[in-house]
Amino acid sequence: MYLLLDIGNTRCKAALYENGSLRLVQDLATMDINPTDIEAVIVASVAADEQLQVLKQKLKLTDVRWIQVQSEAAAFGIRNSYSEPEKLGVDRWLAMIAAKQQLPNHSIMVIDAGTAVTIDWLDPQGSHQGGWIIPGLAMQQRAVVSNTAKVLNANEFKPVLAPANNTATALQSGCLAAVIGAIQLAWQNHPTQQIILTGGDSLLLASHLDSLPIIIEPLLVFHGLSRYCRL
Ligand SMILES: Nc1ncnc2c1ncn2[C@@H]1O[C@H](COP(=O)(O)OP(=O)(O)O)[C@@H](O)[C@H]1O
Ligand SMILES: CC(C)(COP(=O)(O)O)[C@@H](O)C(=O)NCCC(=O)O
Ligand SMILES: [K+]
Repeated sequence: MYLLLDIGNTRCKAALYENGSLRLVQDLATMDINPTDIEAVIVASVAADEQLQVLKQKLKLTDVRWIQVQSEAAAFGIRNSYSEPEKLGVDRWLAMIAAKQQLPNHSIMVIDAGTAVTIDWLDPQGSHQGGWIIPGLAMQQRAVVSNTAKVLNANEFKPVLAPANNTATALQSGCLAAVIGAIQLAWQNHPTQQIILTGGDSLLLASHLDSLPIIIEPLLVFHGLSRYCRL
């Protein structure tokens, strides 16, 4: 079996890939797997490089083969639009590979709502048309709180999309509106046949975007990573 790791800027997610099927690992720290059963660890990381070394030691998987996937100019039917292809976040690259496999011959907006929210456009031939990087929901709120004296947040996240009459709700609501508004504008200006949404905030965002043709796929990046097994 293969251990797949998706290391984002907020969290490290893990899944096991065996005989063509994916299983999410709930807690990597308490994962009960014999290292000799792991053929290789396939990693997608957009975090700092040092984090990978720390993780290798922590998981006691230093004797296992580690393969770090990088964004490429073209692979698995996707053509990267970046003039420096490796500069495209590998999570974005893998999400597009998986989206194309799930919806061949479709134009797709691929949205990853994590630390940052990324929107990438794919044409039906698998050519990346480019994308956007937007500060994510949690990051936006932290940015306002840390750059102002009197805007404080609340522990509970209870945004409203109506005008708010207290600081924390005004902040949460404004940031939610900013992300939803960006996705709606993306759709209005460059519509596609489908939208595939993944990332930690995908359920919350989808609940405010029911007029759009959204498929939620929590394992999208892992499906992309699984294509790199056995290579
Ligand atoms: N249990 C959780 N821990 C951290 N963030 C969470 C959790 N559940 C939802 N979130 C939301 O998901 C976002 C992180 O999503 P994720 O896809 O894991 O990000 P990344 O891949 O950038 O690490 C956070 O901005 C937060 O708003
Ligand atoms: C845009 C991102 C920060 C998103 O990362 P995440 O929110 O998943 O932690 C990541 O894909 C990244 O670091 N990209 C490199 C720059 C680029 O894609 O152009
Ligand atoms: K991510």
